[in-house]
Amino acid sequence: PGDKSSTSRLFTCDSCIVEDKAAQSLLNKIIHTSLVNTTNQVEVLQRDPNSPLYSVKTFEELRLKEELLKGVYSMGFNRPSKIQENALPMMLAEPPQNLIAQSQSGTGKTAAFALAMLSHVNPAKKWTQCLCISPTYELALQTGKVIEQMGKYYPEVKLAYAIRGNKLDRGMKLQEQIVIGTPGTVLDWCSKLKIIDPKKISVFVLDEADVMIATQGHQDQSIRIQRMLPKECQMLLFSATFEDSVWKFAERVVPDPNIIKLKREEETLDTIKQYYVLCSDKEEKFTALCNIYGAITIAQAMIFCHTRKTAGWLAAELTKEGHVVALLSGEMTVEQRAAVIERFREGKEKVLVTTNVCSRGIDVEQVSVVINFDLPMDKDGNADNETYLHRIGRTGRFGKRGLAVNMIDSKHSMNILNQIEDHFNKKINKLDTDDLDEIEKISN
Ligand SMILES: Nc1ncnc2c1ncn2[C@@H]1O[C@H](COP(=O)(O)OP(=O)(O)OP(=O)(O)O)[C@@H](O)[C@H]1O
Repeated sequence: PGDKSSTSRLFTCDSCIVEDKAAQSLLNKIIHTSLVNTTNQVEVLQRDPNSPLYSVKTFEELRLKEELLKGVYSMGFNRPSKIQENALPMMLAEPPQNLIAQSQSGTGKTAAFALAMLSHVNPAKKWTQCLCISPTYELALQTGKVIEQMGKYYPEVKLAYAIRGNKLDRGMKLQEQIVIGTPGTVLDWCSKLKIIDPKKISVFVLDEADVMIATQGHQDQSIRIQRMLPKECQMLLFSATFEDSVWKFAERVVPDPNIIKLKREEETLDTIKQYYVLCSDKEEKFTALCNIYGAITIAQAMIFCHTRKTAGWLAAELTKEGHVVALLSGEMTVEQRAAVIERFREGKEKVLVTTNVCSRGIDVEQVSVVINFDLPMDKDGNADNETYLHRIGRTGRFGKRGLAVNMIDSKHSMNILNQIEDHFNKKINKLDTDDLDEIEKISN
């Protein structure tokens, strides 16, 4: 029953859409087919500050089993990612060290602990030695896939999934050395059904800790599992974000940890030209948008709308005008959304119309223009500055100059715009979209 919330769809409540954190996380996993770029430095906090700080630049230095090194290279990995440089030596050290690691999605965490689990397993022993818990069924499957790929040349090591629907009889002993699953089922297998002997676990991984604690009941189940493990069991915890609540949870689950953090790339408005356009309704906003498209060349644009209805309408209008439009909408499954984002990334569509909930947490870096067809606001109707920065901040990354246009159609939206100006202490200039010459100027 604890897995009910683990569906990858979205829930609709009145006019708002409550996004499942797990769905976002899954979406990020699916669309990150390669490492995310980062120029930030890894922060390392060692439990024992006197022991030397190892970091590796190659996989060879880790003295992995031949079978695993082959597996790593077969996945196209040439060298460890930033976080792996530090995390892998700690995870593979003798005696084993505990680790709490935080870095955004796509930086190589899953690959790191998959490798650690595979390295620690003794294939001659036919019982479960490594246990990994994930917040949802889908996330567990996704992680399992990575372990399977990496262990491709190491077929003696077997993997089992402790997820709903996978029914096993009480008292039977699991022979698979690695088990990955959701907290409820894993807890059942360890306690009620006694399929796994928790005392024989030597590596425990808790993945997506931030998503985990957002789900009712998962936190307690995770702690109950952890309490059954032997003291010398290696404990590893991973999270994409690190709020206080995650931190408190991590400290309960991982005793004496080493800590590794990799900050997100800063988002900035410094390299972005920001404008606003005055309109009276959504039809006028659409006309203004067409005028902008008529005056300047736009490689790729993202257009944000407040509701699903507006997004659908706008996508249809743009299509009528001959644009090739991609639409991200709330009723789509994670897989459908991943496919839309992938197509947009490949440049198959030049315009992406989306509501905010659908696009949160997604990095599409090649966008040159962002249009706020509706301004971002919180549930009280105030400016949502963080979302504004996240929408716009992506256009000016990696040395490119971005362009952002805000559509204003009421006193309220003007008010939000003013709040945003105040918050970032940057003036947003007015643009007259009836004046083609003026629009042309902004693209220079
Ligand atoms: N050392 C590496 N070299 C090249 N690619 C890598 C390396 N490590 C991981 N990758 C690839 O980068 C992508 C992201 O890695 P991974 O899934 O491990 O990151 P993550 O931090 O766990 O993110 P998420 O939580 O979203 O899964 C994957 O496609 C993975 O195959």
